[in-house]
Amino acid sequence: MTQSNDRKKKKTTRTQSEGRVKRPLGKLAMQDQTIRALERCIEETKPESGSNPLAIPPRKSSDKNTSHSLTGVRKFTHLPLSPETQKALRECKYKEMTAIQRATIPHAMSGRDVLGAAKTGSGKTLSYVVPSLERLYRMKWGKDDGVGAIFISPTRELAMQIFQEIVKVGGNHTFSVALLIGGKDLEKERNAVNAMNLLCCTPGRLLQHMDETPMFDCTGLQVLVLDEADRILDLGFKETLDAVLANLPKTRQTLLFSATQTKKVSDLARLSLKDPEFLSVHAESVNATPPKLQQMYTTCKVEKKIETLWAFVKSHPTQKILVFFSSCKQVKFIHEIFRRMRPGIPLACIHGRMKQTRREHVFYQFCNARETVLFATDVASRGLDFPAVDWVIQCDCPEDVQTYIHRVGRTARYTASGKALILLNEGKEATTFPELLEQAKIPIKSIKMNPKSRVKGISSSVQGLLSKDNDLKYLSQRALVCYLRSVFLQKNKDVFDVSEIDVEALSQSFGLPNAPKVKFLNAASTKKEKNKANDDKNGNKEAKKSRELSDDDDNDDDSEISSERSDDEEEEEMDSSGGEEDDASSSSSSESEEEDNSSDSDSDERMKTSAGVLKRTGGGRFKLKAGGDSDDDDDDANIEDDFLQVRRKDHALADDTEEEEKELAIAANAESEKIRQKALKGKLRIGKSGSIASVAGSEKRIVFKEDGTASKPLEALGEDAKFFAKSTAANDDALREAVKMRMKKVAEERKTADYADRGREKARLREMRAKRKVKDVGKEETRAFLDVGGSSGSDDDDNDDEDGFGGRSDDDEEDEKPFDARAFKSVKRSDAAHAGMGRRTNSDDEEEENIEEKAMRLLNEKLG
Ligand SMILES: Nc1ncnc2c1ncn2[C@@H]1O[C@H](COP(=O)(O)OP(=O)(O)OP(=O)(O)O)[C@@H](O)[C@H]1O
Repeated sequence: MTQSNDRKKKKTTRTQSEGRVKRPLGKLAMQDQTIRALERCIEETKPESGSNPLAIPPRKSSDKNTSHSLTGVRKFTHLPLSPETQKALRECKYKEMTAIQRATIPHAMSGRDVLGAAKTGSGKTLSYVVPSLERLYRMKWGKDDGVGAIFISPTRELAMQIFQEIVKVGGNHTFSVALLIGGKDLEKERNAVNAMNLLCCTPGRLLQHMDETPMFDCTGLQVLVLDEADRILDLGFKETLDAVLANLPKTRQTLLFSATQTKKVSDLARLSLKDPEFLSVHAESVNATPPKLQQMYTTCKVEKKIETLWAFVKSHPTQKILVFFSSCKQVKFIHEIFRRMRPGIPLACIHGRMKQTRREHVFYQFCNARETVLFATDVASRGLDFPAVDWVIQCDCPEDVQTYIHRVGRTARYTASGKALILLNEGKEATTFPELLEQAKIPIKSIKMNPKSRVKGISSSVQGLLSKDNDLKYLSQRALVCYLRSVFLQKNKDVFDVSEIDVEALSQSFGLPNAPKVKFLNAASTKKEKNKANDDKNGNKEAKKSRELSDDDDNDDDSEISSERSDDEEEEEMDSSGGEEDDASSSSSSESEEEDNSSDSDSDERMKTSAGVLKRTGGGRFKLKAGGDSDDDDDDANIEDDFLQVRRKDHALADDTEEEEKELAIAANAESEKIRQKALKGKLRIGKSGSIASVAGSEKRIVFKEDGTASKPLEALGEDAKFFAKSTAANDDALREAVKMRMKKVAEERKTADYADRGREKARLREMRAKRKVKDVGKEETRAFLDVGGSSGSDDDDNDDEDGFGGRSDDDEEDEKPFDARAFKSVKRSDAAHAGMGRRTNSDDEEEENIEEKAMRLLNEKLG
């Protein structure tokens, strides 16, 4: 009280001494004054249009305290920014600006359109967040003014990250900000979206609101930001983005950022840019990738990749590793088998077919993790700022150099260092891709895997896992076909050649006793052989040359489809029942890897090619069809999901409940802790007593039974043990021969079992198809009945019903309608059980398989 009286006194004195009574400025008047000062400063110090602010020498230190400036300053505090933004930047400990920030913020704050390009992890996010917030601040944007800025990103996770950055840097302002991404509650968003000032969104979800949310209005938009602009502007998002742009005012500021920026005039025309400033701060740089990024490649046979990855993961138990694959199915499969083989480090996976809640959970978990392996598709390749990633491993060669740059950019961010390793297939990939990287100024060196660090082949363990679990086996088949398809569809035929792949050997490495018949491979090789035969016959080199050219054209058409989409059609191509037509096995989906909103438009988008559209035909198959529209294909995702969930009672697959996740995380953490302890204490072995003893004790190995009691190493083999034990004593050659015979026998048995499984699967699918037909007929009759009553049926309905899943098309919807989903699943479960597809219950079989596995392991160990 006393203090405030004193203050009042002082104020009065001051105003009296000035000779007139002046009331203290109100909050709004103060804001007006600040805004006027900022505008004056911006106007006076803005850079010349077309100039690069980085080229302007730093201001003299004597100038710094007198006024703010847009150019020649290196610190945020010297920029003409609102007190709210300044405070937040201080709180976030952002002091010095990065090169891209110094280059683009001055132009962006002058109200110009900007195309910013800089290496990954160089701070592009702040380069657009700060100017956008400041523009709205200076315009005194308020609640009733509606949407003032829109930030579009190609993936949900990136939108989440931008949202968080806006909340951090704009937290002291009074703006409202919303995150609009697929998988969230649409109704909630609808109620709130009209009152929002800033929107962080994926293109599909934004368009969905534009189309469906009453009164949603963006006509007052001031700033449009496209992060990863080249990706958003490419074919996959074309129609969605064009539709979004049609709803936005042309008089706006547009900011485009990416590490691999587009310069295409056509793109710029689509965005109606006005004299854009193109600022590529690292264009002159010696390298296109971050300076502290160490890049390596190694070559190996394609069938050795899984075991190479396994060896890598096993030998890096204390690292944070991000592993990229080209398709969701591969991610699921590798995650699942590695998880079951317990490498001693927590494992996680992320891909576009996961439910949003789980995706978010995995994303945040990996952000906070210390040592973990995250298996991912390219959904995690762009923009994501996972802290402290030690390694980025690319198990599949990316489709182009740009994708490579974004993937490796998940490590060595800002000032951190990191390592990246790419596994290239022996053949064209290994010879051509490193050349492409070099041409793109990417410093990469070849390394050989340390032979000592190589663990023994794991394919027998994988086979063992698959033989016990049909779900896993089908997942393996799908993963394999997805991989083959992704190679087949790649545009650059100098790098990717599916005919180089030894499918039989690859299948073995995927744990499959038999290689699945892949139709597109058969067609491709028949065509190749035919051409070769003709060429040999005619000896006409010219004809050969021209055909090669036209082949390339064909390929171009196909390969416009991103490799991620290989998941979508993989089962169309796979004939698990020995080459016969089987539409129920075609559980494909056009889910967009990067953005799969409940709106189907994006999914459809991803199926499009420059020359045509992958069109679902009456039989449920996709065909390349010029100029058509693609139907809703997502329904099939449900087939797959249900298919995988059928036997969840017995065991868990990747998309499981959170409790299971927690259990697994605890188990994996415990395991990794054990390994760490082991690494710390030196080499330890399990002693006779079951306790851990040092190597010096030279104890023999013991084997634990299922119930945890210890047994002698060969005891588990039963009768065979005697033979093996004797052989051991007698001579190693006999033992080796015995192992070979045994392995052959096991392989034969697995093959036979596999054929039987296929037969059962075929029967199940046939039954499903029959049921679907009955349902279709029922629906037709109903529709006919309704038609009579005046309701109009459409051809589209037919297509929807083709799957028999009532048009439900998205995991997200499943989230929203849990009861429908559950009811549906129980039907599937009983179907499968009826068709004899349940987990093999023959305990003898299982016992035998366990013994086989143990035998293999023990004998392999013995023989080294
Ligand atoms: N001026 C700065 N001072 C300190 N840290 C910064 C600054 N600018 C950005 N960062 C930090 O650098 C990291 C990378 O920033 P950001 O994600 O914006 O990079 P990017 O260029 O957008 O990368 P990408 O091309 O992968 O999208 C973030 O963790 C961010 O907090």
